[in-house]
Amino acid sequence: MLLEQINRPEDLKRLSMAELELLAGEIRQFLIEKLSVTGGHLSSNLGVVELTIALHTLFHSPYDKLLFDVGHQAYVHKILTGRKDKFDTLRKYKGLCGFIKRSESEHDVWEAGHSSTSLSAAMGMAMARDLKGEHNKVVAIIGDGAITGGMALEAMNHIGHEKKNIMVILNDNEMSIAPNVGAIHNYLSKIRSDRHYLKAKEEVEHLLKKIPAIGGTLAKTAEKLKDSLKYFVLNGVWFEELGFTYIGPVDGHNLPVLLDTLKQAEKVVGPVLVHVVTTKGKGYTPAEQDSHSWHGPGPYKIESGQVLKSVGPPMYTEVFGNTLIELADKDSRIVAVTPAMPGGSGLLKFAKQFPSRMIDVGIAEQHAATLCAGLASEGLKPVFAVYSTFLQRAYDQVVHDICRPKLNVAFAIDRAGFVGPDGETHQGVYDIAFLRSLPNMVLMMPKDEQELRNMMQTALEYNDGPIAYRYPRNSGIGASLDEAPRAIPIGTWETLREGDYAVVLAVGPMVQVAEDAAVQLAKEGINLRVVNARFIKPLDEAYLCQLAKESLPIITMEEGAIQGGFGSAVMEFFAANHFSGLHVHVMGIPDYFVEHGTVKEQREEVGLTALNLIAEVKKLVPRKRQRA
Ligand SMILES: Cc1ncc(C[n+]2csc(CCOP(=O)(O)OP(=O)(O)O)c2C)c(N)n1
Ligand SMILES: CC(=O)[C@@H](O)[C@H](O)COP(=O)(O)O
Ligand SMILES: [Mg+2]
Repeated sequence: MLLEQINRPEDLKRLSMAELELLAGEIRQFLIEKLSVTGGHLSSNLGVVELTIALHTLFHSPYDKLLFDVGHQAYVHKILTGRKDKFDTLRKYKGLCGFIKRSESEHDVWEAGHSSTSLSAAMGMAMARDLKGEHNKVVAIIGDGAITGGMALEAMNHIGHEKKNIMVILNDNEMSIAPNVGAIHNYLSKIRSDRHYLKAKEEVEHLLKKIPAIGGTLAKTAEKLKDSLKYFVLNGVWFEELGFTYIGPVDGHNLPVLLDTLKQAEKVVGPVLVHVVTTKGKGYTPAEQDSHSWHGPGPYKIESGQVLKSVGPPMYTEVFGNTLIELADKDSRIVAVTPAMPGGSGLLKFAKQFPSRMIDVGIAEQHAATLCAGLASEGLKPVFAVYSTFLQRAYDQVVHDICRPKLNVAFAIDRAGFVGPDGETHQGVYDIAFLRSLPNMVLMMPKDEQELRNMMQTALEYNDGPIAYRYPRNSGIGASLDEAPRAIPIGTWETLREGDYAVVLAVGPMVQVAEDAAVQLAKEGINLRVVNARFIKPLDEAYLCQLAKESLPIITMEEGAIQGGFGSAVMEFFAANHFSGLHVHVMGIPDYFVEHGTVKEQREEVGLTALNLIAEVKKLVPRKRQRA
């Protein structure tokens, strides 16, 4: 096995072309086998095997900087940079990260997880290199999905203007997670499909070379001719006009061609964009045939291509998708907006049923948010379906374009709380803090699936500005979904279990954790009151005033950052209303980034468990006795 001999990129430089090609096959096999056990971003990685080999063969990492956009397609890079033996731990607790991570390897010069950042970072590194008088290469590898993100376009605008020596590898597989969308996608498709352009380009370039270099009018005419011909026959005119030398499209699975092309590109002075065409899922038939479903599968059976699914209640995402159809059926004002996550957000069925009311804007969270504002300003009821972590991108738009003008946009915030194997870049644990500080915002989280449906109805009936419901990545508790959705009065909590020992104000899935703890405590004669704090904003102020009078010890529990979170809101309320002497203990996520693992492991790490709640309640014993 060649792969066994590869422990660092230098090892590649000794291999012949035939051996490099053999190695590509071995790496594919390795990925298919390892990911069948761990799960992970299979399709994207199968698509970049030759490309990554070519990059590491030609460049000198980490001296030369290879920046992988998003980083979900960097498994081959990890294999080639000494981490192949850790693949059994991929995306597992304390194991190999599913994205690039600076602390993991000196070859991971850039960190990501969110898309479209690599070009800005590459520009920063190139500027630093030039300021320091160094000569390393800076190479950003970005997909056709990620390049449509606003940040990437902003960076191209800057790079093309500054004419820095940066190489951009555009890995074009025609796919985002779902099929890619948008005008840039259409433009790339045109370049790809007009293969005859390639031939024409060669012929015209040959012809142009024959025009003698003479002065005067004829020379000017020849230059003009070159320019105008460019528009008709050259690929990538748009990139050229932005200041990049465009090379491509090249077959990203043909190693000799790839290496040749990269060598040419290396010689270009100024920014160069190499357009590489690849097949997502290359080499594994099920993934090639349906790279959307195979973007990030869980464990699977290699032979049958069957992804192993755990049985249990439906995911919150599915409940959301089905309920939205139910609501949209009755209310034609509802439109769904997704920034490139139609599948992940549970909107595929909705898209089929209401194609004209389903808007996929590509990776463009900021645009999506303001688009919703525009739709709402014209009386529609947009539902912005977005993962908590990606909503971070659109903060200014939420503040400036939605909250300030008080527009009726509903936010369906999926993946709220811990997300498991994607880890720290994807945890949905900041939205409580960054949304509850915004005037006009209403923020809810359901304790179970039926309550999610009720919150969706609440949002639909609400006409006083933005309203958000956040829900976890995984399944709910299996609540019955037979009831029609019904609105909940804004700012009201519900007491689920009476108790006079202490009260826990729990948010979302923490309600169930609190219930479990209460059941255990009851066996020891400790009566813990459990309150479903379903509105994070506005708080149930009347209930908090009553609590303050009762003077019970209070524990708040949320799967979100403690700083600025729900517990902080409760304490702010007591402080602002001069309720002093209360015992409030806040349970949430401390001030650090929680890494990948299972949600259970992540909760255990930060103490968001029934056991820990029981321990906290028991610590209250002396306090209670003191009061008595
Ligand atoms: C800001 C942001 N929005 C959405 C995502 C979710 N996401 C991860 S990969 C991906 C598709 C990227 O497509 P592309 O860059 O073409 O890479 P490919 O998977 O095709 O290799 C999306 C939408 C993300 N990581 N970051
Ligand atoms: C890389 C990326 O951002 C997505 O592929 C993400 O991993 C999807 O997460 P879900 O599996 O939760 O949809
Ligand atoms: Mg792609």
